[in-house]
Amino acid sequence: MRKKIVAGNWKMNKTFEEAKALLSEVVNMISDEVTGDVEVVLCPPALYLAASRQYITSGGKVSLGAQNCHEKASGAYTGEISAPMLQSIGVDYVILGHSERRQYFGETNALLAEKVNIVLENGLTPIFCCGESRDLRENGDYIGFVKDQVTESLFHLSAESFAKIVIAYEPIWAIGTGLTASSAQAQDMHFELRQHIASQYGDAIAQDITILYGGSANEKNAAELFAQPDVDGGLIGGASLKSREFLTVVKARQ
Ligand SMILES: O=C(CO)COP(=O)(O)O
Repeated sequence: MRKKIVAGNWKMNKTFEEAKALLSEVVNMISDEVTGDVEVVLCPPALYLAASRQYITSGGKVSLGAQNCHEKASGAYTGEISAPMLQSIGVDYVILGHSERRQYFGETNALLAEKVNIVLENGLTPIFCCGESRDLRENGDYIGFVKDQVTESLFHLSAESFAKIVIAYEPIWAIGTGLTASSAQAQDMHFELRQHIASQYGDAIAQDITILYGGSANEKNAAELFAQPDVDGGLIGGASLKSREFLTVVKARQ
């Protein structure tokens, strides 16, 4: 059985006071109103992760995620945060390879392979992001491009390690633009990704991998996206910054 996950990527938003208010609202609403088997992953800015842990009871429906980490375990990397550090404060998931990190911080598939390794070595779960630009979607082999992202960053893993990964398909043209992929476009890519994974790791693992959709998913379109057979949940940006809207998205998946 695939895990259903709705993750909120807060990106670089919220002051500490605002973050604490949003955390406590979301955690309370989820414990009061969500009855299904969806796991919610909250990914606040790194600076707030340690304090955020106190709002989240272990073993509950809500887990904690970081938005990035460094590829090395420790050392002279001023300003950076490592996977062992995240592990030591009780983080569960780490988003890796978000298109904003690829675009603005030059993260490559090869670098992301290293980040995936260190995250797994420290017992954390990578949420590995992939997705194509608008130009590729309109003029190129966008399916091949996304498959290559997965191949180059993940296919060096053993089957046992690969089975721990969560994948998030986030078409860049849909992120923060209000332009959501249609449910058919999301389903098509998720299906292709599952086939691609099956070709490397076999059907059983491909069927078990959780694949999230991200890109302007919100309270209006979530139910239709999540109704697709290969869409296991969402990685939510803007709509995760308001508690009621985020809860509606979570409930669409429960
Ligand atoms: O990038 C995203 C989540 O990681 C999606 O962002 P939006 O939901 O704001 O489009």
